[in-house]
Amino acid sequence: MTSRIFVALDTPDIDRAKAIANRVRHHVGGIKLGLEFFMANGRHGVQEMHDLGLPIFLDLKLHDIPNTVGKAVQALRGLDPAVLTVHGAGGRAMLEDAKAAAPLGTKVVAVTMLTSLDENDLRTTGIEGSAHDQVLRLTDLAMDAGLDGIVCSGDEVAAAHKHWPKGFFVVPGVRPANGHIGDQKRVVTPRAALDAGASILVVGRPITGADDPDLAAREIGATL
Ligand SMILES: O=C(O)c1cc(=O)[nH]c(=O)n1[C@@H]1O[C@H](COP(=O)(O)O)[C@@H](O)[C@H]1O
Repeated sequence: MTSRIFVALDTPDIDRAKAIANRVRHHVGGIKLGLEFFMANGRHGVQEMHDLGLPIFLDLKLHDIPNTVGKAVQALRGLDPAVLTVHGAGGRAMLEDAKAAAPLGTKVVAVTMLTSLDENDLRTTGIEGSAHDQVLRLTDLAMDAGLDGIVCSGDEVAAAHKHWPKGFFVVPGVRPANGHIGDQKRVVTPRAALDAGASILVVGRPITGADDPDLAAREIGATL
């Protein structure tokens, strides 16, 4: 069975991104390219990574007015990533326009509440209430807007999945037991995230920061 791990290649250095992708390619289901990579290498960089033959998750977390996001998604045409992120907080019209502009084969998923935030952070942005409520609110919005799924932490994925049984659930911020947590706040183990209903897992530094990324990917894969 194909691995459900997408490795986050968070680096501006395309040679390093390719080297890690080639080392871990038999132990991951795809690669995630985010802002750091895209700012440095643009669509040509994404195309070069595409040529490695692994599914691509393009994590741009788009968040702007509907017209701008729709046009930005249109401008990505030709890259046809397997997964593309937008921010759920951009609102229903923005989500609808993003989905309408995306290629049919691209899963457009809404980031609900970043895994680097906790409820105190939420309050400082003017949102009272629990992480659970915020994630479910944005899950409903994404579902109503016709998206394919959401991004949330492993803490909320079971409830979100129950709400939206046919949704596609991306869980980042996962850490092997005793793994270094860094800037993440809502963290679970890869196994717990899958048990709770994650469709795919995003794993960055536990693999890319390891002395032996291939071994790290294999070890995480063995826990799933
Ligand atoms: O959309 C994402 O992938 C994402 C959403 C989120 O809420 N939290 C989150 O960490 N991510 C991404 O997932 C990856 C996590 O990386 P590590 O913390 O190094 O495993 C990074 O590339 C983040 O940009």
